[in-house]
Amino acid sequence: MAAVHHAPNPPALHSFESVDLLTDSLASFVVKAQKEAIDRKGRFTIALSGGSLPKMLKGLVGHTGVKWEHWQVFYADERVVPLDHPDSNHKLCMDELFSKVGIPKENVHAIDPSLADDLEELSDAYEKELIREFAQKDAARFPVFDLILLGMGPDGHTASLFPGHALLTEDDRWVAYIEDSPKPPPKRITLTYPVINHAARVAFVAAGEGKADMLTRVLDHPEEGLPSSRVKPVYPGQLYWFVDAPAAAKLELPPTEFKL
Ligand SMILES: O=C1O[C@H](COP(=O)(O)O)[C@@H](O)[C@H](O)[C@H]1O
Repeated sequence: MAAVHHAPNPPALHSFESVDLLTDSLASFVVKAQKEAIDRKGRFTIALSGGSLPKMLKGLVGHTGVKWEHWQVFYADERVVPLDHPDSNHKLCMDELFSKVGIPKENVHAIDPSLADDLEELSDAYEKELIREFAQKDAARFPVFDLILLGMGPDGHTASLFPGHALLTEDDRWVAYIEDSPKPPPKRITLTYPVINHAARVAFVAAGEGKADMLTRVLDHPEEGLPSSRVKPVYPGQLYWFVDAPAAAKLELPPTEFKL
């Protein structure tokens, strides 16, 4: 019998009047995803971005529903700089979140450039770390994260997937590297689309009027093919957007009420 292919679910757009409402709702959403995952399989796998995202996770600090010991944290992308460099996405997440909560150190899977001689070795090592977490690569063609949290850059990039870059068509590797990022620093490691699009949930977070023009291009005009528009989780995966009112100001797409 021929396999039935479902079209991806349409994105759920949640728009909030203030950044505080956004961060509180985002925290409740993450905790709900965490609870469902732990109830089902005893662990919660999440990938985080850098940039403006880590600050938006402040609602998780002190949240009584978070079971940090069950989290396995990976990075959606990393800038290839020392882990204590101000550009490091891991450092941002440590400063904004992990240094303030009781997560076991070994549950945060950093991409550490000091452990590899070159970018190929670094991305291979991170792919192997994912394989250890998500079982054999051949058994599961792609890992299924419980949740991936993404940001959207001013050029529509997400993770380290930039407009017009050859990595936009990578359909085999789980983890890839680039040496020519248009946004500094130039060397980066990133999860690929097949990994992002196999997650159970992917949520973008975008706040501020500086995101408004790009947000309408990404959500109202997906035919442009900008990197953030290419995030379309495979059915039954679900895509969410958490935005504030200034970011949503120019959108035509109607918002969906946020309900847990
Ligand atoms: O360089 C990066 O940029 C994106 C977007 O950052 P934002 O500050 O505009 O939210 C980020 O999601 C990614 O992790 C980072 O490496």
